[in-house]
Amino acid sequence: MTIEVRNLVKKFGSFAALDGVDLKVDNGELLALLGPSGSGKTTLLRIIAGLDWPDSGEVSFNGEDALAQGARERHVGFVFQHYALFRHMTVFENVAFGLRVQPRAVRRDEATIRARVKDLLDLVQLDWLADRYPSQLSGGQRQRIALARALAIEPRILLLDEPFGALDAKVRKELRKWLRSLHHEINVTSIFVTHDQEEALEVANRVVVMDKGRIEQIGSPNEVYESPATAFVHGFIGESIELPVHVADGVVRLGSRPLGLAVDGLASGASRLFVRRHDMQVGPAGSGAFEGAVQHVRNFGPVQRAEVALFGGETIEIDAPRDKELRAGDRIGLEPRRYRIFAGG
Ligand SMILES: Nc1ncnc2c1ncn2[C@@H]1O[C@H](COP(=O)(O)OP(=O)(O)OP(=O)(O)O)[C@@H](O)[C@H]1O
Repeated sequence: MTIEVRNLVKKFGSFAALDGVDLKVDNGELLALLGPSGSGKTTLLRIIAGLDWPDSGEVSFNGEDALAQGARERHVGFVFQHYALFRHMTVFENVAFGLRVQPRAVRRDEATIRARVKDLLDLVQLDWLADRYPSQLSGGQRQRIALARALAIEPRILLLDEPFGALDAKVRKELRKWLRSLHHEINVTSIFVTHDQEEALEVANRVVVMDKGRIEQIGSPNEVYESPATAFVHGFIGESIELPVHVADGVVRLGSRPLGLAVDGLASGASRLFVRRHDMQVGPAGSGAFEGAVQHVRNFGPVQRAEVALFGGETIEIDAPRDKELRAGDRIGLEPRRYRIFAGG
């Protein structure tokens, strides 16, 4: 099933939660909607599901107008952050629910329902929990059951809204891997909402980065990480240093200091320079585009994270390899291995 969204606008009062969104989702894709709180992710998902309606714009499934259909007719499976499983029903009955309430004409017989539920519980690898009640499950198990339940009706599209949002970091990581392999197995067109960049980049085959009701960039995880299209995407994805610079006649300055960085075709004026923390190469004082004094150093994992007060007033954090140990008070030079400059202050 393909999904196409065209020029979608949704307003709450005078506030545009979606401000002209265009999006195409290919059949069988696992797409992540990534953006800060309030960027419109949930609103977009709810409109695709048929739980909410836009003020203008189009949504089609396989070329057919989805907005003409109610939520039920769209055959969409939905998993929320807090999915309310029925507390008084066993896991088995929760998963069976959608099948039991189907209209009589299409409802399957009891043996077929039981076989299907068993298959779904196998699929989410929780068949051994069939007789338990939701209160006897962990959060991660509950979300897997919620997914089995959403899949029971054989949805044409699967929509997941922060499905792992309420779980702790370790369980989230496990479930990410699990979701990716599950999707590989069932291959149903899926969109999941997250504000966690690591989750989006690890799970999805394409990532849609949203801000303020608009799409900033759509691309593979590698594309949005390596070639951010806008200052917002650079600042949001990966850990970036952002510095206010000024471009005049092809010369980039931080305060009055010329940085010796090349700019191609960038208009003169206030601009923003972005460098990933690990792309700042440390050298002796007097070398490199920047100079500064180390303020604090924290060591964790393969890197040392150093706070550096640049001469010129800005303080930045860099991630340096641990082969040359940095100490508070060191004067160092810094040269960005890679950087991007975006026009505008
Ligand atoms: N029913 C509503 N009435 C008024 N404003 C709303 C309503 N629903 C959403 N909004 C506003 O629309 C904007 C987008 O909300 P939405 O829930 O889509 O964001 P989100 O990106 O999913 O955020 P989060 O990650 O916090 O869930 C927000 O500013 C929100 O306050």
